Amino acid sequence: MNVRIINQSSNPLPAYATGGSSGMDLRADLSEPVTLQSLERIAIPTGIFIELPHGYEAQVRPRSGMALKQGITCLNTPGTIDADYRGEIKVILINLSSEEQMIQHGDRIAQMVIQKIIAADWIETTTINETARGSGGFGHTGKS
Ligand SMILES: O=c1ccn([C@H]2C[C@H](O)[C@@H](COP(=O)(O)OP(=O)(O)OP(=O)(O)O)O2)c(=O)[nH]1
Ligand SMILES: [Mg+2]
Repeated sequence: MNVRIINQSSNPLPAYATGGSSGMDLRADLSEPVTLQSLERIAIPTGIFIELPHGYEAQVRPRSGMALKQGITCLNTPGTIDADYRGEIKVILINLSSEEQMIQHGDRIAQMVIQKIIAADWIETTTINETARGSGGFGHTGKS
């Protein structure tokens, strides 16, 4: 699927690292490095603007390497990029480690997955069908 993109950063376009990759890594577009204190959160610009076709979304997800090595993750994971959003894609990071962490220009800070969206049309009613689970949830299964 072709997707129009503007890249205002000096970074390369997001790209699939391998033929089977689900996501394309997003890189930080920074004029100077950013230091994240423990538990600090920040929106990091990417310099990327996209024009998704109607019926699609982009999800901004954390990278497992960053999570494991630096304790940094996306706070609002998965971040939702709406098909009609025309602003800059930003990545909301939080430092969950106990030490400060540095983000530099060009660092791969998240990955973006494009997905199809199914829009629901509500049929408002007063009853919905019964199931074996019913209203059980939140650890309900396996209890006697
Ligand atoms: O990680 C993210 C999440 C969102 N966005 C942009 C694209 C998205 O289309 C828009 C709105 O995101 P969302 O719906 O999650 O935020 P909201 O708090 O509901 O804001 P709004 O009222 O603008 O929808 O912000 C990002 O750039 N990065
Ligand atoms: Mg919203």
